[in-house]
Amino acid sequence: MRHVHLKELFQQDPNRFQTYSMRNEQLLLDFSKQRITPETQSLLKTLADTCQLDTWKSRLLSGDAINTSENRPALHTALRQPQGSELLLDGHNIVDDVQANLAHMSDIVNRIHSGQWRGYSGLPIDTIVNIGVGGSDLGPYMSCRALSDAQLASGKKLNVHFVSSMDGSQIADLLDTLLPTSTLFILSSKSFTTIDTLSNANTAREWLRNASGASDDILNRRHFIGVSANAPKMTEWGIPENSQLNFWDWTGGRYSMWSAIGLPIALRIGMSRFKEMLAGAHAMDEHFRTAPFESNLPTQLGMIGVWNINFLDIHAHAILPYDGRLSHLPAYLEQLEMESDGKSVSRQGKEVDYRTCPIIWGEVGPNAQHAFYQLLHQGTESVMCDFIAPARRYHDTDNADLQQQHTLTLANCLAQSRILALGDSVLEDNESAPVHMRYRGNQPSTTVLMDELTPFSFGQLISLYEHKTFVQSVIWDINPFDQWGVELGKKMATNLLKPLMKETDGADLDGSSKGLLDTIHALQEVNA
Ligand SMILES: O=P(O)(O)OC[C@H]1O[C@](O)(CO)[C@@H](O)[C@@H]1O
Repeated sequence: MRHVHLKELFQQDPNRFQTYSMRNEQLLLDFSKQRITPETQSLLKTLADTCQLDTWKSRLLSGDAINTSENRPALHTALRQPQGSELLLDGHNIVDDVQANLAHMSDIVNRIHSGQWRGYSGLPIDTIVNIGVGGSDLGPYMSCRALSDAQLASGKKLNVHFVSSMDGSQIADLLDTLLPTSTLFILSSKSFTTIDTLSNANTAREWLRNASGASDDILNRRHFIGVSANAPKMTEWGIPENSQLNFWDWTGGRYSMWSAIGLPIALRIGMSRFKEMLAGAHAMDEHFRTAPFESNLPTQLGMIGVWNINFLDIHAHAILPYDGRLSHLPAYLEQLEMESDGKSVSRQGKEVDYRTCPIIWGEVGPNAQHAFYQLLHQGTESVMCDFIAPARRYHDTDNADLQQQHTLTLANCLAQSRILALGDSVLEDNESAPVHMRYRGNQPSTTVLMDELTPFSFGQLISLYEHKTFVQSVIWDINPFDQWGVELGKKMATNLLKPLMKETDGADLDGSSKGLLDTIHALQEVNA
């Protein structure tokens, strides 16, 4: 198959779309531009069976402690199970805990939306700043943008901002534009020990102190909500118990936007819309659990990815949403997939001798066309692409200009996946063109077509990628739910604080780090 061109596959079978596209609820996935045949499908099924995909799937969904390095289950699916259902963990139905947590979240959302939650001066809150990083930032950040069209029942929109980077530039710029009287900060951190988040939180509280002259007690009560799996640490920071929203250690950070970490989403679009998003994710969970291999969307997405990576030697993956509201999806999927499956040690503790997670990156498709598509079309790298687009947009408005813009966007989406697959064979006299103007094609892609972008279809979409990531981890025999590769960097940064602050001389550092340290000190002295 490495030498078979997609144009030949389409010549042999013009009905590939009928064979390789599949649908669940509001999503359709078209795999016909992947370099697969019925034989590939059957070989992939054998591979999945050999790796016991079905057993792993059941273990995931039933709450087995499959995150073995941290000895716990990964139960993000429980966060979207409907009220009245059951998932027993050590004999206890955790769906009840999830529902109680949603009720607490709902109460907070109502108090803020109704203007009952007031700042230190008595003014209602109209601005939210979520302070968090990684999984405590990317999910809510992406979702608030993706679902920005959803209006609150009141017709009002809360301003919701996100601060993540530790260097202070985001928060400093943002605070300059905000009113302390009506701003509420959500401190989101599963561990509540992440230095990036805590340093931004301290900056926020100092800003409030300086502006208000109010006591810390009043500020903590009226201007901060904590969301974490570590209640004692929230209390230690000063967050009162009834302003704390908890979640559980069985919710991985990058799988946590369905938990109270999703509070900014609920504040932005309302609790009922938030629940529609959960329902969409749950529908995909059920599809993943029950649909057969051949028509199981996350399984196919994962297995065809494995086919590209391990059998066709394609190690780059571009995420290309054709809708500006999905602009943060690539960054979200970078963490979801690369922090989950960017591993090289098997579940048995052995170095693997095959490739695992590819390099994933992306951008809003039409913008990327004016940036890195040159490489996709004519570079030396093989790249697999996911095109993601809603079929309908602006159809419920009478704005013909915007409707036309949407049509134009879809035309570009279809044009690009067509050329990437078939190259310039789509033209009549392609072979007479000079070589620098040729398009060789054969870059495989999947198109994810959403009926329209709603909380439900968006929930489905994100759950689709979560399960895809899991499927691949099973085939690669790795644990997708830990992230030990990020720990050493945190320790090393703490160690480097001392020489940077001149408390030690850094003589034990390597030559490069010592050279940079000395240069920084010299430059800082000049500035002083
Ligand atoms: O929510 P926390 O505990 O602040 O962690 C934030 C992020 O940091 C990481 O642990 C990586 O350092 C991610 O896995 C996580 O999403």
